[in-house]
Amino acid sequence: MDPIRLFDQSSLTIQDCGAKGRGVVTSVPIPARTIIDLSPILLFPTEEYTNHGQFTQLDHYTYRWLGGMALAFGLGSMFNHSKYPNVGFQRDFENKMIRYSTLRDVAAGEELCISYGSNLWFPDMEDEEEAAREGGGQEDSGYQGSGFRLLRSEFSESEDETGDGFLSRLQIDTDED
Ligand SMILES: C[S@@+](CC[C@H](N)C(=O)[O-])C[C@H]1O[C@@H](n2cnc3c(N)ncnc32)[C@H](O)[C@@H]1O
Repeated sequence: MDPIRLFDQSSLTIQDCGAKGRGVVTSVPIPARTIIDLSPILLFPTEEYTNHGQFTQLDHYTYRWLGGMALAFGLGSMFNHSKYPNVGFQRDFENKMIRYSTLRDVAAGEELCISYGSNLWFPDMEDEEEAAREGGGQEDSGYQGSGFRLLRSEFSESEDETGDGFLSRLQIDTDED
């Protein structure tokens, strides 16, 4: 593996984001399509994840990966979910890394969020905030507690940027599901 240069993240902070827990917030504006993090991953083979990992805290932090589930070290585990994400990610299976980059211009003070996909295992605070803004109050979200979460962070073009041939590998993996 060739050496991979990392990034200066001195403008990014980990902050308390209320009910979402900790999150990543930028203290400076970031232009669209800027790489903000490269997170190395630790792969849990499918069997190990199915028999053990899914019953632990890890289940809140893992990404689907070729051959199992991956824990992202560094900021990759700190991005909260938004259905309007300002950060996209690409899995680099060869180098066991995830690359995160901005999907649009981001203003100073904004939280950096990715999309976990549509099968969330927690009540989305964004929905609750939207409901509160509309004055409707919060209704029962129908949250059923924990469940098997292999569907989270699904491979999809909408989550991942295009441009370097990476998607072809994602499609191969999707076909295996
Ligand atoms: C990968 S962790 C993100 C970092 C986490 N906030 C922390 O403090 O460690 C995923 C967890 O963050 C929380 N979370 C992320 N996005 C959220 C959202 N939009 N609404 C509510 N909780 C969220 C959920 O508890 C979820 O299981």
